[in-house]
Amino acid sequence: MKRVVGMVGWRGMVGSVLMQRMQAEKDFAEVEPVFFSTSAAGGAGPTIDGKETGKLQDAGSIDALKKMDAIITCQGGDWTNEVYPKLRAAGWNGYWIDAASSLRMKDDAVIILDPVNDHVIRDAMAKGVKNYVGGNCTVSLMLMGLQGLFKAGLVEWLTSMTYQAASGAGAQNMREMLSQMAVASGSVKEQLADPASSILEIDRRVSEVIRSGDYPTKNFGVPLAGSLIPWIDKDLGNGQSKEEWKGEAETNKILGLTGDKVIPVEGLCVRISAMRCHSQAMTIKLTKDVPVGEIEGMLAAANPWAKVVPNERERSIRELTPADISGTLNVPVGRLRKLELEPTNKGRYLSAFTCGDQLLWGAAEPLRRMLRIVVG
Ligand SMILES: NC(=O)C1=CN([C@@H]2O[C@H](COP(=O)(O)OP(=O)(O)OC[C@H]3O[C@@H](n4cnc5c(N)ncnc54)[C@H](OP(=O)(O)O)[C@@H]3O)[C@@H](O)[C@H]2O)C=CC1
Ligand SMILES: N[C@@H](CC(=O)OP(=O)(O)O)C(=O)O
Repeated sequence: MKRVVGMVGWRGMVGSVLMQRMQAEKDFAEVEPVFFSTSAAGGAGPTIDGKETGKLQDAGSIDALKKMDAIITCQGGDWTNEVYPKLRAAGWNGYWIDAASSLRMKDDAVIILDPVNDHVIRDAMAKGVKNYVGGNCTVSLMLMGLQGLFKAGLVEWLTSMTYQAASGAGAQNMREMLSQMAVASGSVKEQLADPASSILEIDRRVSEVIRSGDYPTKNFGVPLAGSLIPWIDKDLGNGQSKEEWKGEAETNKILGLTGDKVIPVEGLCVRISAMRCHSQAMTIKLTKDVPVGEIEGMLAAANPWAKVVPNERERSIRELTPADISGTLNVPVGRLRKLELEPTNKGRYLSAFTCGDQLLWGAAEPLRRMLRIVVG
């Protein structure tokens, strides 16, 4: 008999990407989906492959949720915090597959990224673990790109300096970033149409509008388009942002590394005005000197989505960018070069740059793959 799967948060941004991927991969044929809503219970559910899915159930109803064999949620952390404890307290023992970070670091939850940690997931399933949570997008994309190095035990430590897209902050923020771009370019429309106009005058006007009250900043709080935001998520009070803290905590949890096996991961997380692809520049201290050619081979062989881009100008500017990668599952990794830092550790410092769609591997894709593991 097919498993009954509750879909929650399916019409949001992450949920819509999940729905697209599940339909593309025919996942719905393997389960009996039941669609929930926090705002429109009783309304019509989506049509899947030409078939109606019936009325939307109430995502606040523990009785309705309790009937599910598994629940996939992209509804967000507030909903998870509200509903999950009540559901377990009511005796529900189904699989909980979640995009939100709320339960990620709990002892009874596994962070899912099966191309990288299938062994951790399978071990947990065998032990009866029922909670499976998608990882932070930046961490998941870093691991998809660099899996070959981790697998070979070559990472002593790494730093990741990120360039994170607007989508990581939500759909309203993506809209706001585009509105900011429109306001900035609109402020110099006439000057742009005139090739003889002064670039310094254009710059002065744009800077003025970016700093003015006319710039739409309700969601980000500050300008993003034409600027950047060097802080993502909460301030932990020790100089580190929560997004930066997740780097080491989640990487090691995904890889199942604890105690003296923990790999240090540090860095700075920055929001830039890309739409939905996060990029990161990494410095990696290798456990030993391995030639770049061998490293390229390991990275390319690690999983079908990591694509090595030769460290050449033309290939890098075309193939290692949000413009090229957006909407695809590919995770290009390039700018691979040994850094001349410490002569005593020659050959052990490697630079790398990677880019990936944060709504796919960074959010929706690990969830649907986990459902496939659950349904067998
Ligand atoms: N954004 C990201 O990059 C990532 C997000 N996540 C997690 O996923 C959660 C959801 O994120 P995200 O998808 O960006 O959130 P959204 O705001 O796009 O969607 C969340 C919910 O808002 C409700 N909603 C209200 N108005 C609308 C509307 N006009 N269109 C669509 N939905 C609407 C829907 O619930 P309903 O149908 O019940 O009304 C929907 O499920 C986050 O809170 C986070 O925990 C995880 C990884 C990455
Ligand atoms: N914090 C990420 C998006 C996100 O949702 O992360 P998390 O799943 O760890 O809360 C970003 O802003 O780009």
